[in-house]
Amino acid sequence: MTIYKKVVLILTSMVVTLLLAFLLIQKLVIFPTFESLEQQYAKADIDRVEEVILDTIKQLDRQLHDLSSWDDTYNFIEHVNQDFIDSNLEPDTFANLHINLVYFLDTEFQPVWAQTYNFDLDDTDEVKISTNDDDVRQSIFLLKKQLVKLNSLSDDEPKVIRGLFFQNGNPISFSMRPIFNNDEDKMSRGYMILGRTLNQYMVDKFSEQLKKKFKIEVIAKNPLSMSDFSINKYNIDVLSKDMLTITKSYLEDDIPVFKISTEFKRVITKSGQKSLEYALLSLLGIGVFMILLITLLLKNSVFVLLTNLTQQMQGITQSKNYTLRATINSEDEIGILSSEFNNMLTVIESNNNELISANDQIKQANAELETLSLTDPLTQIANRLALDRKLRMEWVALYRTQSPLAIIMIDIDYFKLFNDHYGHLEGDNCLLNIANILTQNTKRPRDLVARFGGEEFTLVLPDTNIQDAVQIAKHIHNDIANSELKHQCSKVSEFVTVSIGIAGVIPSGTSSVGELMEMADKALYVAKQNGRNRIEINELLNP
Ligand SMILES: Nc1nc2c(ncn2[C@@H]2O[C@H](COP(=O)(O)OP(=O)(O)OP(=O)(O)O)[C@@H](O)[C@H]2O)c(=O)[nH]1
Repeated sequence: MTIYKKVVLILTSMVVTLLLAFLLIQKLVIFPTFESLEQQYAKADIDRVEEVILDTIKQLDRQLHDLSSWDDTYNFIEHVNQDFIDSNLEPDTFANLHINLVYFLDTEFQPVWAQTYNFDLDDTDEVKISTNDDDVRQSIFLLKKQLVKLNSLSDDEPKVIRGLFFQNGNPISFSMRPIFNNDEDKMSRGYMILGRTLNQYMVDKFSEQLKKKFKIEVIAKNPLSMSDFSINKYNIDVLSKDMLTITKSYLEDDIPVFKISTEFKRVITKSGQKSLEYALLSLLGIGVFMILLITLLLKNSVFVLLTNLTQQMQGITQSKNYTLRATINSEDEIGILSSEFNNMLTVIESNNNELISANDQIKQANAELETLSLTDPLTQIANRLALDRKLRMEWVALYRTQSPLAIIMIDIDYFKLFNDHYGHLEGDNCLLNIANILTQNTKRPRDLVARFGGEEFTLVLPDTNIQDAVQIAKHIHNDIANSELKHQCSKVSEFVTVSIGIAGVIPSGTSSVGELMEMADKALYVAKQNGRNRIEINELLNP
């Protein structure tokens, strides 16, 4: 995988990890915070509803407080005079004040005067008065517990009990106070109770006031009354992404008696979620933009330089031209790498030059050795090894073209006597003179003069027939005679003479170099036998 792909992969992994981390933080931290905030607001909402209900109870109590502390009320409970009723308890008064229940009780909690006004009263209804004894008795039964509580309050405590009781499925707010004579001994002569039904009309009125719809529901099967609302609990039901229900239940003896509930729009979570979605999309966009930007910047500042350097390195490796150098386009690590590569090339070039020079020297030495191994050190003409090689080579070539090959064997006559008489050094000199005469008589580039051994020489004459070879031999004979090299001890002349044997052949599959040499040697032997200083031809091999 290329570095470019690796960088893209790493950056993409980073962005994905970042997005996943963001999602995780959103789920584990941000959303729970939104939910907790939302619940706090929902609780505050339901508490406002509770406050309105408590306010209506307090308002009811203020009206009761006025009535119960009047002397007229005290007189009324003592004498039950109709005048008091007529002048103070007009039905319209209660209708205007939205009071649905007025009870006067004696100290035994027995009704002295009791009246209810239609519980479902609203502004348009006509006031309906009921003095149904059963309703009154049931109310007093339901409120008995509170009456006992009121009766047992100490002198330090405010003489009032307020709360809710539940009759015919309706929650009714109430307030009860003892009836005192202000002038005398503060002894109670009875009790006065005011009640206000929290029917749908009232709930709608409060909802309008709060700008919030809510419901009051009775939970317990046969609930009596409640004056303490401090024991309660909240319950939140998430209805959907947009809405939740908050309920506040009021308990007595651990049993839920009634509850207030309202719906709450999940604006915080919803708008928070939307913001987070925008943030996530922005993050994604920024991430993709950063990947593109970084890879683009890296591509121009790093990858292109690396690719160029790699191509230059490949070119140098393939061409083996170590004089070339990489171009340095930057001063960063890639520039340093290029520079170090060039330094390495300088070392390689120097080593290579040394190797080439050493190789040339070795080749030269080998060539010299080759020449030495094929040259006779005394006469500087070809030696026996060179002769053998030449013969094998020409044999193959002439076999292919079916051309004649002739050889001339030359042997100095009575050379032992020459050495004995003139000394070895003069002998060497004589050999050198003969070699020079032979060389002068071999004019074609393919001809070869070789020292066969001792005082014996051989001429290889490719593409030459016997007649031509004889002509050359005759020239040699004449040149040696004309050179008049003194040989006092020779038995055939006063000068150095040679015996010559000639053989020739067109190379074929049935003949060989060895046979040709043997035939020339035989011709030479015949020349020696026939008196020396002569030329003999081996006619059997005459091509
Ligand atoms: N000076 C000198 N003499 C050599 C060299 N190589 C061989 N000889 C001598 O050549 C002589 C050859 O003698 P032989 O083989 O008896 O032949 P020859 O005396 O020439 O007699 P024929 O060949 O029969 O005429 C020997 O005395 C060798 O020592 C050399 O390199 N230098």
